[in-house]
Amino acid sequence: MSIQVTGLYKHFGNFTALDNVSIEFPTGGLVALLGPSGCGKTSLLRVIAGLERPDSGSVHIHGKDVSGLDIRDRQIGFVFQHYALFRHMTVFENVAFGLRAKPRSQRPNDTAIRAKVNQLLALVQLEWLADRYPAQLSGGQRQRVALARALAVEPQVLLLDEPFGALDAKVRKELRRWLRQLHDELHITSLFVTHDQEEALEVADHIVIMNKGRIEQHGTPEQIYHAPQTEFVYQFIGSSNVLYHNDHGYSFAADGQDEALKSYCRPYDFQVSAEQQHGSLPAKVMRKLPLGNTIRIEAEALLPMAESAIIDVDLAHNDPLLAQIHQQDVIWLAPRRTVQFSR
Ligand SMILES: Nc1ncnc2c1ncn2[C@@H]1O[C@H](COP(=O)(O)OP(=O)(O)OP(=O)(O)O)[C@@H](O)[C@H]1O
Repeated sequence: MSIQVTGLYKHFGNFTALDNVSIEFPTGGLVALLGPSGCGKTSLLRVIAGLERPDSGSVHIHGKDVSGLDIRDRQIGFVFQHYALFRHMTVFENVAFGLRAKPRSQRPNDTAIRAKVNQLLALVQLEWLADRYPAQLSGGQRQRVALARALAVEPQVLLLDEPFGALDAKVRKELRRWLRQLHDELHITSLFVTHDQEEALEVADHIVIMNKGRIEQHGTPEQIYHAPQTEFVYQFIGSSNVLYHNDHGYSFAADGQDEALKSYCRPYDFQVSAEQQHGSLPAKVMRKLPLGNTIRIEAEALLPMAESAIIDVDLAHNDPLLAQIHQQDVIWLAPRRTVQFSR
């Protein structure tokens, strides 16, 4: 195992940012640390990097205990959300920086540095911008330079903290795909922090879900999406609706019945009909939202219910039912698949 953290605790005053975190990250994997704001993702990354000292616990990289080592001695490459490129240096010089900063005994000569930087710029497809300054680049180009710079010193591990966070949606998508391809070529063990589920599912081959300083679940994107082990993971990873289940079937409200079991249903797991069906629940169509291939219907749950609740229902864009249902119409929803979590 390439990175192993054991029993990590980190407090900031009374606040527990890391609460007994232990995990092994696979060699050569591209792992997403995913979770809501403040759950401890960045703290974990910083402890692995050596930018932050844990209160207790250890970090091993390739089997070696690096807990006492300085960041410079951990052979880690970094990319942050806000481009930390040197503004007064060209793209070429930015990428060369880590090589030129090495101690004299390890520093490659000028010819070797030039060859290495050109090779990295080719890898990130930016050779043609070698002489530009950061201010003359787009956001996406700057992040690619930052990545080339991080790779220049041949790190054992690459850590990326919301690397595409500051970019617009289209560029983010392009860079995600590109990061995935690059990783498939280089296989450097990489961890990236994101709070964007879609980004994690699309890019990573392993996802770690964090909540309140703890690891809730980790696994492949398929395991996380299709077999969430906790209520938190289920709710965090996609849209869901709350239903209650008792001997008579499903309802949108608990109706004060203690024995009614809280259940969740994904928006695409309803059988939708314009007429009442056995076991179906009524809801009034409020809005239809075009989400590409899917049309999301926001519907207000009707009786029996205690308070107003909006139910999300997804239909394929070419579902013939869509032509029949309009705003304020009543539709009937029968849950096809629900999930319950023990408490
Ligand atoms: N240097 C610090 N001093 C005090 N509190 C801190 C410090 N660094 C982090 N924290 C707190 O620790 C908690 C975890 O922070 P962390 O940055 O690890 O979260 P995160 O999951 O990366 O969140 P985000 O997605 O918002 O960046 C937060 O509540 C934060 O306010």
